[in-house]
Amino acid sequence: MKAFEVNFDGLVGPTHNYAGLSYGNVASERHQNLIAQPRTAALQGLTKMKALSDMGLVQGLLPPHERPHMPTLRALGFTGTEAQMLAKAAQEAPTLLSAVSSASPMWTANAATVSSSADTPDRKVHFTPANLNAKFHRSIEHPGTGRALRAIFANEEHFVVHNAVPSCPHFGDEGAANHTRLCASYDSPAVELYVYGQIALNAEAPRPMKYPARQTLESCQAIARLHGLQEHQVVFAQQNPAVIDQGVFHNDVIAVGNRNVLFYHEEAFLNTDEVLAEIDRKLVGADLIPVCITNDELSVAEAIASYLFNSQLISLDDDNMALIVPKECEDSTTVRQLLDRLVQDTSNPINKVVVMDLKQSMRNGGGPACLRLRVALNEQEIQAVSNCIITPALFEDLTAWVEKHYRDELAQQDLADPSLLNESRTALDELTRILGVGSIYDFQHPGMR
Ligand SMILES: N=C(N)NCCC[C@H](NC(=O)CCC(=O)O)C(=O)O
Repeated sequence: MKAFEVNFDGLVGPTHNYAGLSYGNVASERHQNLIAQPRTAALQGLTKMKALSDMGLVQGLLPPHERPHMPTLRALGFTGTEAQMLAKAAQEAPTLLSAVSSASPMWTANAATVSSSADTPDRKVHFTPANLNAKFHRSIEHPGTGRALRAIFANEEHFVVHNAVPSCPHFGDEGAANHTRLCASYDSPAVELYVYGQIALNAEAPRPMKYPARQTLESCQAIARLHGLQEHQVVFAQQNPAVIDQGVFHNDVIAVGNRNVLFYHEEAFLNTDEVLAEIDRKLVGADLIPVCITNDELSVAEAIASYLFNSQLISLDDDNMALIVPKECEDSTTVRQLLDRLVQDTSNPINKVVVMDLKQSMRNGGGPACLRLRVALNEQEIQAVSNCIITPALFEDLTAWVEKHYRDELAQQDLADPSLLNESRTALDELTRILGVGSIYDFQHPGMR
């Protein structure tokens, strides 16, 4: 049965802000305390969703999480009325308030790891929400992600949503940002490439010296087991620790794959030749097309600044692919020239470049690929998705909803404002009705606030 890659983009939440929470993510650190523009951020995200939908792709979305997350503040010992809790957190622990207010669930490449039904023994699509335990503000996402996934992929005949793997450093998991499904076509069995930053249980193994390696081999193996994958279906590859130390905090900042094409920087992996040979050996029905960018063509620093590899690589039809690149790629002459050469080179199927302005998200280290969770679905499975697929009407409704509820600007000190909490809840309550996902938020259940 014909299958498609459906991108589920994260809808940017009303509390989008710049808190500098992600050590090792240079953009997040650099833009700490900048005034954010939540409305513009959400509209930029919606514009990307609409553009892909207009290109003929099936486009989905995942709803924002409730932020500030008051149950987390309560769990951390803040008491009293909600206004008192916010005031106390702002005064005594402003970083905690920023963390529980982050709109980070927008980066749905980190929401979960997904194996398609063509890969799994029970012929169901399997999802494992990522525990994201490397950063506190992201570690509180997985329960909400699980709830949203269970609301959207509710049909148990087709979908299985697991719990996150144990939330501890040994099992650090950042989801699909470190996972690529390489295949002949979306309906054929894939080689699932899992990229890890360190082997947690082996102190002798290579690991970065400066910045954290967020993904472990142990979590990759656990997820492959949960999804029922066999040895011939998976490749576990180590990310080059040297690039993590330069700010490549996820593999999707230095490599992107689609079908049988892997577009990557020569510094991306340790033991690149072995990794490529293993993928090629395990890939059924097609040869791997590696598209390598060398250091001479583009330095790692330029790759991080432009976010070239955080592009979405999408299929336009069976033979043609497009790169959806962030606007920052246009600002670099080197990257522009590289892209020109890439689309003219007939040895790879990439022959179109689409530029998207995602500056609001980019300033937190989130490019086009960070904003989407890829789910390969066949026609029957697409029919079974309960909601959250972009149509022209839903796009209009969501645009109007953002215009109505989002603030133009948000600074760190605004996070303590009780009216921001109320505005966010009003907005999200209405959103659950627009999307038809049911009451997925804690605040919608009396007693769970
Ligand atoms: N590469 C992918 N797939 N995702 C990008 C995630 C960016 C996110 N930034 C942040 O969480 C910054 C939030 C702040 O500083 O306010 C992170 O570091 O986890």
